[in-house]
Amino acid sequence: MSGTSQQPSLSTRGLTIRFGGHVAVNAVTADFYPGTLTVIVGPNGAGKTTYFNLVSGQLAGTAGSVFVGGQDVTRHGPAKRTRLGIGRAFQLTNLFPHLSVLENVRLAVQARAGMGLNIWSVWSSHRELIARAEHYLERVHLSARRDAWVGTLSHGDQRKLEVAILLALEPSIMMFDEPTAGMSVDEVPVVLDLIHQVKEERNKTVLLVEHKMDVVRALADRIIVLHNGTLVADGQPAEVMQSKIVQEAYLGTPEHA
Ligand SMILES: Nc1ncnc2c1ncn2[C@@H]1O[C@H](COP(=O)(O)OP(=O)(O)OP(=O)(O)O)[C@@H](O)[C@H]1O
Repeated sequence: MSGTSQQPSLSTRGLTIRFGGHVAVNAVTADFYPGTLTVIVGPNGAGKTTYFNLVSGQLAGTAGSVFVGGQDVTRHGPAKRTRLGIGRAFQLTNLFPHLSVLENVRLAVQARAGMGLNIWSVWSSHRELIARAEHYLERVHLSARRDAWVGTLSHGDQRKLEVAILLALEPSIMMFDEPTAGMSVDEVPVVLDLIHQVKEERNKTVLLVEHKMDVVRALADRIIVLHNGTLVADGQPAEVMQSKIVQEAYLGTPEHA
């Protein structure tokens, strides 16, 4: 884990949500730091995606708080949290199906340019926006599909496009929810390599929900385990994977090993 003397870029305090009588996320307190990739694991229904929804603002909690860079964002919606640096991939609904692949990324580049890079947005020409969009498409190996309508892309290519859009928005906090789910075997390494590159840059706070243990082992600087909505383990991968509670709750089962 990155040095704890740093200020966390993201924190949750007692974050809780109830759906009727069911507590899906139960008083989760955690700090996340730049340069650290944290994988959130747990059995199906443990609350991982719901926790992501609470952090990104898609859901409002029943109790608790979310802080970005020390600022309380609990009452902010997703758009404002995005402006403060939270970026989340794999909300496929964010894609524009009737625009080309390149246009989708270009819009993200343009949105980023309007988010504080004022000088850049004044002098940048359409051509420069396109050049940046092309750069992100190259990073996800989608250049060959640049002129295709998004609606015609395979599921795997749509997910790669989501990563390109996330990169183009340049968030300081990047959230990936099972980024390779539904991808064909040959598509998986492209996305994993990219997440690895982002991690190697050591300046982003990365949160990843992942079921595949080989991916967890390859990428995690830190692992958080949720079980029935509760944080039951949090620490360095070797330590967390060895812990009894994790072995019993999740990692030790042949299905996930
Ligand atoms: N909008 C909702 N209304 C009611 N219950 C919900 C809602 N969203 C999630 N839940 C419940 O909250 C619990 C946590 O769900 P969540 O999807 O966060 O789990 P998860 O850990 O992401 O699971 P998986 O690994 O299967 O994706 C589940 O019991 C789920 O049924």
